[in-house]
Amino acid sequence: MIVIGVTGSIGMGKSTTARLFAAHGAVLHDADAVVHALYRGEAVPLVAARFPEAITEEGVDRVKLAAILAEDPAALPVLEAIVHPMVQAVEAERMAAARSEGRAMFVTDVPLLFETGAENRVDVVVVASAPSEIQATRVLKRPGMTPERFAAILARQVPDAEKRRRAHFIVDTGHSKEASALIVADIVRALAAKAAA
Ligand SMILES: CC(C)(COP(=O)(O)OP(=O)(O)OC[C@H]1O[C@@H](n2cnc3c(N)ncnc32)[C@H](O)[C@@H]1O)[C@@H](O)C(=O)NCCC(=O)NCCS
Ligand SMILES: Nc1ncnc2c1ncn2[C@@H]1O[C@H](COP(=O)(O)OP(=O)(O)OP(=O)(O)O)[C@@H](O)[C@H]1O
Repeated sequence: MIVIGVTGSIGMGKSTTARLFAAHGAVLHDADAVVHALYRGEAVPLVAARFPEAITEEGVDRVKLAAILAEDPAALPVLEAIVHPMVQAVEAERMAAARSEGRAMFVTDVPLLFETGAENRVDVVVVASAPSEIQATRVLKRPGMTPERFAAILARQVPDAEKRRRAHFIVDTGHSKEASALIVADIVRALAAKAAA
């Protein structure tokens, strides 16, 4: 089984790109979706122990948590130390299950692939990327996003140019989904040919 890590900076189209691989039969692991689920379940007691103000009846409230982190950036590594090992454990379980089912491709969509060392757990790194103006237009359309928040998020992420340098493959998402789908189809073909060789 080939393990493909898809990453990219905020708004660069990594979820869209990862879904394009899933359309070719890859098992899809979405780290961000796992965080959403953990915040309604398993992670609640651990987050509550450090950030009690971020908890509501539904679990961890992301808006409240984001407000705490905006006030106190030193809290982010504390949160990451709780969340990242849990996300990695889920990824490892799913990867083992996919292997035992004899699946050919596993795609893990990890926003912080380079930042968290996930690069070492994958066979191939795919970076979703688009021109920065397109990225900014996409991100600033989101409810609650401000230029300041966008800049703060970018400052915490490995820059796009470095991501592109460290990628095995780049998927340009700056045109259309159809154009990106053709690039993904080429990557899948190249990986299949390499696996068969
Ligand atoms: C701070 C939180 C509550 C904000 O939630 P919210 O729904 O408002 O934003 P969202 O999660 O969509 O993130 C917005 C952007 O910030 C980026 N981002 C999220 N966490 C981090 C981080 N730890 N470091 C750098 N960038 C991050 C995301 O990749 C995304 O591009 C949430 O991002 C969080 O709990 N982060 C810590 C867990 C984590 O590291 N998740 C990343 C994937 S494993
Ligand atoms: N290949 C593409 N062509 C055109 N638009 C795209 C493409 N990929 C993504 N988009 C658009 O860009 C936006 C962000 O895409 P997506 O959610 O996949 O990005 P992301 O990198 O996973 O985002 P984030 O890290 O911020 O959660 C969406 O509005 C999506 O429709």
